Amino acid sequence: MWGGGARARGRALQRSIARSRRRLPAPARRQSRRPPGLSAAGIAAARGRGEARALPRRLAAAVTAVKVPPRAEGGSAMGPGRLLRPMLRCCRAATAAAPPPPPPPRGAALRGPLSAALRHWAPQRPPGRGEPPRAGSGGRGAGGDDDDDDDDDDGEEDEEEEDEGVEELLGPSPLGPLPGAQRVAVVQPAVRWGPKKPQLTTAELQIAEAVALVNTLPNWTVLDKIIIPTKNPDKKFVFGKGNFDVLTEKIKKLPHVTAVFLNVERISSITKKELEDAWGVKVFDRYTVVLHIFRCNARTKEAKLQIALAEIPLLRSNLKNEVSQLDQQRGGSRYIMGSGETFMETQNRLLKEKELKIRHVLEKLRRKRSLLRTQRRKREFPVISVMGYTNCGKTTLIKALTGEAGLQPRDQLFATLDITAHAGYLPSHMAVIYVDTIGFLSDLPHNLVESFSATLEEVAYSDLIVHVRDITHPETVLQKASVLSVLKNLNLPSHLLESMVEVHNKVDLIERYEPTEENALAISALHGHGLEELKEEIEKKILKVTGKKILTITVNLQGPQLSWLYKEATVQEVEVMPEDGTAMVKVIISNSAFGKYRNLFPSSTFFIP
Ligand SMILES: Nc1nc2c(ncn2[C@@H]2O[C@H](COP(=O)(O)OP(=O)(O)OP(=O)(O)O)[C@@H](O)[C@H]2O)c(=O)[nH]1
Ligand SMILES: [Mg+2]
Repeated sequence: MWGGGARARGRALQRSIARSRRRLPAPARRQSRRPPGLSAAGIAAARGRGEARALPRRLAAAVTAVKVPPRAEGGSAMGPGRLLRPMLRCCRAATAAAPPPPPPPRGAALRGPLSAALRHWAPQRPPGRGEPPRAGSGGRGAGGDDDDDDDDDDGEEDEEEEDEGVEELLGPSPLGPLPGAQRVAVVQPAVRWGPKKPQLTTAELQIAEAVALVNTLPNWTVLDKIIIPTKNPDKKFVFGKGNFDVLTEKIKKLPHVTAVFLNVERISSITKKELEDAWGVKVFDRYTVVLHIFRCNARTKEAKLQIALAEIPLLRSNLKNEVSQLDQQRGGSRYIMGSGETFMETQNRLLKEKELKIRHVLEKLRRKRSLLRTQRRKREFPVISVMGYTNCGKTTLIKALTGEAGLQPRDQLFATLDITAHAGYLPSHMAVIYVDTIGFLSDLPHNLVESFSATLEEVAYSDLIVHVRDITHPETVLQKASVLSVLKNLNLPSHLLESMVEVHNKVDLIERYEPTEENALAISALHGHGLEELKEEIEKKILKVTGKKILTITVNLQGPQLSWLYKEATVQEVEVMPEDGTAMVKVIISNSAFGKYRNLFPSSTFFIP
């Protein structure tokens, strides 16, 4: 509150501030002392909800691509989750199987730079779905970026056309139609000695993960778990003759088993066929099981296309098998009449064409992202990628950091298969974008990871990586090594790897947990422990990597300094000193802008709060 005697002068100063702001172009004016784009009631509601502050319109624009949680609280006042038209569009993919979420209030859709900045993460509409009425279409936000919306409309038409082709590219799973139920025996090769012995895990832990993978699949159940020793699991039949016979006998004694999951990275199609003949049931390796999970969980066009690409090698193997069978029956390598091609050649050509088409569509999506990324860069919202082993708590953490009530963490491997973006605030009220990513898994074949590289590429453009670890997991050290090795292979800029924040999650399950790693932060995303420290650490790093600082500058309200700051920096707070006609202005400012400011206004004082 202002001092009594200075009330009239204070009003004059307020008018002076208003004049400074009016002189500015519209985007600069939006950076007001309260989160712009919000009504006073909105702010009150946001404060009431703690983290779930209402988003400034610019931030809202960047979050447009946020995947809306299936049951977003349409009626809640705050949070990016409920608001976004494009977001609601992608939400439909996620909610296809569930009852539709309540529509957001008219006019609630976020617009402007934040929604635009987030748009390139928007999971695309899955092919074949109709276009439901647009939520929030009646509510063009004041000062909204209408141009962006027009672009979006054009994009939608393009997408519409593309979708038809994409449906064709996806095709049926090379694993065959999803069996209604599979009763699985999980077989784990155990290397107990020699150079192939795993250092950071045991066969028991490996088989536990394999069981978790099977349990992720609907209608698949584990009937039996078998650990069989081997010296070298890379051998053709994985096991030596004696152990192979023992295993075959065991499997044959399990009449209810319909499939064997042999927990090795990959087996060749010939080996698979021979194993299936020997055991009389279907045989899956890690690659096929993970692909199967991906197929079941993928929601967006891009995720589905990436899976279709990863399936091509499987289709090739299947083809080889088919041809060798045909050769035995009626000659699969004979020429097809009039075509000049054998059956094998025709099928291979079709596969090659399919692969090229998928790569072409993925490349188009990649270019679109790149364009949107450039737009986002201009808007300067720092981006934080949240990465880690599958099921470590990435989505839970983002939910806790952003207050997005509708995000749905699940105790399931590969629950998240689409990169999505979510807006949040750091302690200085700096708006940032958190990116939720696909979890990692050890021993995944390189080309499966490669298929997702277009999506993972996004991480390379973030300002900071937060590496989440499930510190309660018995293989947590191995998981860390797997994540770091994949990150290394992604050829990320070295500063991203060096500045990475390591977070030890789920500490609520361990009494008095203390991280042994230097600089690691202990948190419980589920219970909200340690999140303030984490946000402070993120802010410190973000300021460092983006070359920005938070300063409080004293400005003369009669001069142009305040206008200048509104234009060139992010003004966070303005505290007017009516007695002397000045204001304390808290800003986030880049080093170069601050240098300019000091040259222009050398007498201005400042301090770091
Ligand atoms: N006890 C406890 N459980 C947690 C914590 N954080 C996450 N979880 C649980 O861990 C499970 C996985 O959480 P998610 O947030 O879905 O994990 P994720 O890393 O996003 O998983 P994917 O998307 O499948 O890779 C859920 O059951 C969460 O409730 C925590 O701090 N403490
Ligand atoms: Mg997740």
